[in-house]
Amino acid sequence: MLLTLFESHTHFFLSMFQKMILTKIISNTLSLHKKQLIEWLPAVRYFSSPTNPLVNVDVNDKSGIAVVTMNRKPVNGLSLELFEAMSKALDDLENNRIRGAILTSSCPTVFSAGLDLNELYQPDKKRFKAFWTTFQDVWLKLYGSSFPTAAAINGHAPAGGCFLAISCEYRVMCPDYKIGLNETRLGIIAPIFLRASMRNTVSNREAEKALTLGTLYSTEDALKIGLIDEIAIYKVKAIERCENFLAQFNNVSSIARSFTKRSLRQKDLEELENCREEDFNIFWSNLIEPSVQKQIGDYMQSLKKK
Ligand SMILES: CCCCCCCC/C=C\CC(=O)SCCNC(=O)CCNC(=O)[C@H](O)C(C)(C)COP(=O)(O)OP(=O)(O)OC[C@H]1O[C@@H](n2cnc3c(N)ncnc32)[C@H](O)[C@@H]1OP(=O)(O)O
Repeated sequence: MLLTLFESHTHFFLSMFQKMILTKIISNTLSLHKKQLIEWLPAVRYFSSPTNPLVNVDVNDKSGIAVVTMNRKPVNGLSLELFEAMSKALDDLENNRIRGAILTSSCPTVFSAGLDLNELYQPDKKRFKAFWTTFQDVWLKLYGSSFPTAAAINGHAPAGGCFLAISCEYRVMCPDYKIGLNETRLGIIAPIFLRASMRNTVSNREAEKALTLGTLYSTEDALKIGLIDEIAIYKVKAIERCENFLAQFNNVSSIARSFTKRSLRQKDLEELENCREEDFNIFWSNLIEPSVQKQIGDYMQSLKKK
């Protein structure tokens, strides 16, 4: 009741004074920090993001929904620069209080091929640290966003590509592609945050099977285990279905929704926040093992020979 009343007023005008009083009342009621609460205030303005060649953000002024398109040809390999652009785009979306975001790709048959293998092969420690830290940032911002998120998976989504999709709240995928967390097949151990997103999407049993076997699922099989929510015949339809999902929140209090999402994901977010350095150290020491480097090098060659 309090929240509904609060939101209906904020759609017209919210003065700083009102904000202060309401923040006080609601933060006391919900035991929230003021900063957290202000982050959850409903959308009052929309923006158009400055163009970044790697990530395009297109906000629909009417619906307040942003379409975030990864644009790193040929396969949206997740490099340091792409993660930096995504991290910046997520900050912009958060600061401008959009009503929802849809993540998709400009590559015609690939959503994302996962981490750019060039970042993992013969890595420079300083760059890899920046890469890994920005990867963690992107997950924390996407998985923990105050706005609702959906992925329009318009192509293959192996490994890190699947990880981005499962960090969103809803997934619509086009037919005849593959999706999954195939890290173990590359000799890589899935990090904490990747496991958390998977367990939050499919049952614990399916998450264990999927992660240990490193299975890549067809679109149809992904639907069967709940890894995706819907199939759409092509990208435009996938975006439409995501918009429909996000539109359902128009009738839900955005503060109550954000708070509920945050409380459901809080434990996973804190798990990473509390051990970021350790998470990096574990992956770095694993990554530079000669056997792991050889496996990654051979795998890159096999992709080139295709
Ligand atoms: C030990 C600690 C390590 C820490 C890591 C743990 C973190 C765990 C999280 C994620 C891990 C990862 O994401 S690792 C990346 C895994 N990715 C894959 O296994 C996918 C590999 N790619 C493919 O299967 C296919 O490319 C595709 C199905 C996505 C698309 O197929 P398509 O036929 O359309 O395209 P090509 O295969 O011809 O590729 C075109 C071009 O791109 C190069 N390529 C492909 N994938 C990557 C990649 N991930 N990184 C860099 N480059 C990639 C491919 O070699 C081709 O290059 P050329 O044009 O030069 O031949």
